[in-house]
Amino acid sequence: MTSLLIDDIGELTTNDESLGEGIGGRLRDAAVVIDGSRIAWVGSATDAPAADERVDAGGRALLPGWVDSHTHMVFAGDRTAEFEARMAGEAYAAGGINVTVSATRAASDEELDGNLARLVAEARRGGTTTIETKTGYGLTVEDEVRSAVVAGRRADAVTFLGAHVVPAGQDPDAYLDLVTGPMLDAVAPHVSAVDVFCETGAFDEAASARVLEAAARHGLATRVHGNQLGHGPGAQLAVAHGSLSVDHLGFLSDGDIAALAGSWDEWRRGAGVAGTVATVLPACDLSTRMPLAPARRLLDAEAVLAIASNCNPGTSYTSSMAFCVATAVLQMGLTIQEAVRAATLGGATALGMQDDGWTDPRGEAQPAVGAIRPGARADLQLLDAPSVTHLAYRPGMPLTAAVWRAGERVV
Ligand SMILES: N=CN[C@@H](CCC(=O)O)C(=O)O
Ligand SMILES: [Zn+2]
Repeated sequence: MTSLLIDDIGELTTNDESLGEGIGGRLRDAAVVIDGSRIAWVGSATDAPAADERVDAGGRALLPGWVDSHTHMVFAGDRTAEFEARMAGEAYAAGGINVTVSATRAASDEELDGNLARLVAEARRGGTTTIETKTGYGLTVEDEVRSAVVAGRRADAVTFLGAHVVPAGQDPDAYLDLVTGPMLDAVAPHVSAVDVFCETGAFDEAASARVLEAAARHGLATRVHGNQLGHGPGAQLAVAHGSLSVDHLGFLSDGDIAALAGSWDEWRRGAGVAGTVATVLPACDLSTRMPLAPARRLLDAEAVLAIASNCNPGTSYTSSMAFCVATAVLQMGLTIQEAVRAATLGGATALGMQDDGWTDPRGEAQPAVGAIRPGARADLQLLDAPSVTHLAYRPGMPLTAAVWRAGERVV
């Protein structure tokens, strides 16, 4: 195994308060040693051990690679016309999903894989090293299985979203029986979690609960798309079912926020499992002209926050986590350190990958992602800037200078 020393790091964000200061566990004038696919050493540049190879960071900022915990990258087709209509004043509605469903069903596996490869490459160039992606544009047993298989070749985590919408022309009860029965049976071996779009125009509370219960019977983790288009039961349903995350959250009551924050009470006392991560999707809020999720209120209530891109052709056709972070700072009231943490360690927590030893779908123990500390997967991004502050101070600028994933230089 080859070791690599990255030194002369002007600002290192570790996300580990035992290694550095403040929310990001920041160190100045730091160095990192990678051994194979993992971080081997973190500390002051003056104390750094020797390694086989060396990269001089030139005083720039190094931080964990982005952990994008919510995308829908397995699809075909394009929804430019729908976007144009929205920018001319039309409201977003869940029904647009069926346009992508038709295009996805008509595409070959090779086309789906080629599109996914292009999107993953874009995300890597923007500093993303961990990607979750969902099925949900197939909505037949065959098309959901092939979506999951295509996703599993390139994504770090695959989620089954058969409960995205009821496909055009199908009976809602019969479709729910299919999703929670034969479709889930067929897709389960290829995914680590199940998601449901709990929203007017998609699945109501009772139907969503059935999806989450079916997932639990298969031993799969759950997520919920909730509170996107209006107030609704999604956030509290996710908490009640012990979901890993509930995502969107543009419309939250005080009770919803208290439930999300309260889901972490036992975990904070050192007992019980992790709670439900509140995942906000700033690019989607902007692209649908919906209210920005109340990320500030969530953090003030001590909820655990993630920021994700929600890259998909309908509501958020970007994988730029830097754009999401800048928006969270400039428009949602987060500090830069809070936003960077939510887009790295927060995403890792939403995927259950924040601690060493999480098990992948093959049952193999894996190193943590979302932090730069000894033992973690060596997922790093070097910015062409002296500080992460530049992500919001210079919004829209391509600041990603280099990216390592599992110790391998990928950008
Ligand atoms: N809200 C549900 N699903 C996607 C949108 C998918 C689409 O419109 O194609 C989302 O997360 O925004
Ligand atoms: Zn989504």
